[in-house]
Amino acid sequence: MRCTTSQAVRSLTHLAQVKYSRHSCITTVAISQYHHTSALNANPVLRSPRSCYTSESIHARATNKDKDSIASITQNHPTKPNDNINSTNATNTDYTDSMVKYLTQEEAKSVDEHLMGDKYAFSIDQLMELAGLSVACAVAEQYPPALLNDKRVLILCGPGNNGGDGLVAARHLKLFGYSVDVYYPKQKDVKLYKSLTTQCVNMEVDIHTDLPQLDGDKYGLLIDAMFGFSFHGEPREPFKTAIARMNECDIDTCSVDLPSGWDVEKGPPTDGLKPAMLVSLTAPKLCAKTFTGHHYLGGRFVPPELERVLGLNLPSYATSQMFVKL
Ligand SMILES: NC(=O)C1=CN([C@@H]2O[C@H](COP(=O)(O)OP(=O)(O)OC[C@H]3O[C@@H](n4cnc5c(N)ncnc54)[C@H](OP(=O)(O)O)[C@@H]3O)[C@@H](O)[C@H]2O)[C@@H](O)CC1
Ligand SMILES: [K+]
Repeated sequence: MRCTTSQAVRSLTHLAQVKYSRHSCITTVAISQYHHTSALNANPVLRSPRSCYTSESIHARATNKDKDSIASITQNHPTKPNDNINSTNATNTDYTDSMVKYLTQEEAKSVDEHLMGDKYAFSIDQLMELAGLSVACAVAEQYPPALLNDKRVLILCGPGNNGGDGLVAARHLKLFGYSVDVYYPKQKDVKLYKSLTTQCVNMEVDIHTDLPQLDGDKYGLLIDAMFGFSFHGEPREPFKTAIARMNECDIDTCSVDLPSGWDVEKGPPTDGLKPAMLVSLTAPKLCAKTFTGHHYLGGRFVPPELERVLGLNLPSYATSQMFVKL
């Protein structure tokens, strides 16, 4: 495969970062610094101004109607001192995500309900399409095709909307040039999921109902779209075994919205999934506070008033990007 010098530099940087982040935080910081000072400074996406809101600027962005609810939110989520990043110098590595709101399980469900209620009037199909597209775009950023050396991507899809996001991501990744397989063992008789599955088949994505062997020579990346913010209890079969196999193999995992099997608020159980990358959707969930890998935010569809009222304090996305790195 031919690639430009800048693509090659970026791929090598990604490779080093992905490989070493699994073993050493110190190495990740060092490579992150390299990112900041060299290769990524040339990347217009990563040079884009990044908002960093103080409580004053949150109030400045609020309408009068919003201010009471925001006052209580900022009391509960104090901003860090010294958080005034010079926007002309700010890059992804400068951006501190400590101000973005991390949601409880109930808050995540409530955002969903607001978006699909009468006022904001989104349909689930629309949100899922944007969510899945943002996952595909973030994956293409962190694991460009050249990095995978022609290995395939396996997307593990659960029975709910998290699985639906995975099916959408599968279709877009195929369009981006990846070879994609989907593991979808619990297919519900729901029109939306059936349509997404048909679209995948027509896009020549292979759908499996039995878990393929997680062979590192065949697969370069696993995408975990098994459970999202409605997960509760202990993973049941066949997902329990899938999580165990994923932890046994040496293939990087990217989780969609939150790592499957993690408590939405408390984080990983013993022997929980250990993804190298996470794409939180809409706003990160509380469990993501303990996540130390490559953390992206996607699901760029929140109307400004809803963001203000819920105090989400989302970071700025670059002009046409579907994701932002936290
Ligand atoms: N606005 C947004 O942010 C948007 C969010 N979106 C996405 O939606 C996701 C939330 O989707 P969701 O509500 O459908 O639930 P999800 O987490 O996929 O799982 C439910 C399924 O899992 C099952 N299940 C549960 N526990 C289990 C267990 N222990 N072991 C086994 N099974 C278990 C449960 O079965 P049940 O318990 O009901 O029998 C049910 O079938 C969210 O995280 C994001 O990815 C976007 O698509 C659109 C915009
Ligand atoms: K997931």
